[in-house]
Amino acid sequence: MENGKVAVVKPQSEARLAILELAHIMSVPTSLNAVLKMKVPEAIWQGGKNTPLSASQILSIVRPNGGGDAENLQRILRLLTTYTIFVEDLSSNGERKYSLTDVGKALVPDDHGLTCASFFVQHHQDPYLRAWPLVGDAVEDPTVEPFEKLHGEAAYAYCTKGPEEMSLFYASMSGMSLPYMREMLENYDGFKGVETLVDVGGNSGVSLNMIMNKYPNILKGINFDLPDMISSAPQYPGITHVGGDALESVPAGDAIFIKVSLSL
Ligand SMILES: C[S@@+](CC[C@H](N)C(=O)[O-])C[C@H]1O[C@@H](n2cnc3c(N)ncnc32)[C@H](O)[C@@H]1O
Repeated sequence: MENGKVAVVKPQSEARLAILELAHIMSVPTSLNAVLKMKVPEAIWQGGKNTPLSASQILSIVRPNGGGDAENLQRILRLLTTYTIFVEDLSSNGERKYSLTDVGKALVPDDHGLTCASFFVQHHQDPYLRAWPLVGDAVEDPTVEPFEKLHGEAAYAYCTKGPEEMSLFYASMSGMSLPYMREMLENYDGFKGVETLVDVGGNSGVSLNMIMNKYPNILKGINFDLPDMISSAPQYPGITHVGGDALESVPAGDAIFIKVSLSL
């Protein structure tokens, strides 16, 4: 004990195990990305039920024309079971079947078509993954973000590169944000009396639209985001999309709303 602090020393074997896990940790998000791209959670959730399925049953759903290696898929599912995405049932004949945990269910589109899967897939597109090995460069030179250093453009610019990237980013934001927005609107009533509301970094405008649907006193919504980001934004009643850079200035309103998710 030194200066009132207790030093907790892990047994060395535990420490080595922790390092082993860290050395292979990349296998977890990359495996999850693979099953999301194959739409495995949807296959298990078919018909609105969490039906335990074997790897070969899953393959027959996600690849109706055949093909694919069930044994390797099972390896991936077992790995993700240890990270609470799937639950494994082992039957007496040795067959392993997989269903979804609550985390796994959050990766299936809900009744509104919203899913957290898009957020995960969007963050694991190749250009982002390839920027991570440069994370240490940000210590050497903090003036250029690793993504920009590698690709010559900012990460947000990549999101708006083409229609596919754009719609994946919109889906990523709404899939993650709208469930939080619903809860926020159930518990927060600070929009009463507001007539003009500005959402800074509002993305597609979907959150602002949700607020305005609940508060008809908001007559004018301004969805403010980077010009390319709003270029394909859908039209919502009462909402004007305004392009600009929040680091320079933001439009005026009775209230300003800003919501972001934290990341590195
Ligand atoms: C993490 S997203 C959050 C989107 C939305 N507020 C939500 O919670 O779903 C951040 C948003 O801020 C926008 N943004 C980033 N830098 C900005 C800037 N300098 N000026 C305006 N918008 C910006 C991005 O284009 C993106 O739509």
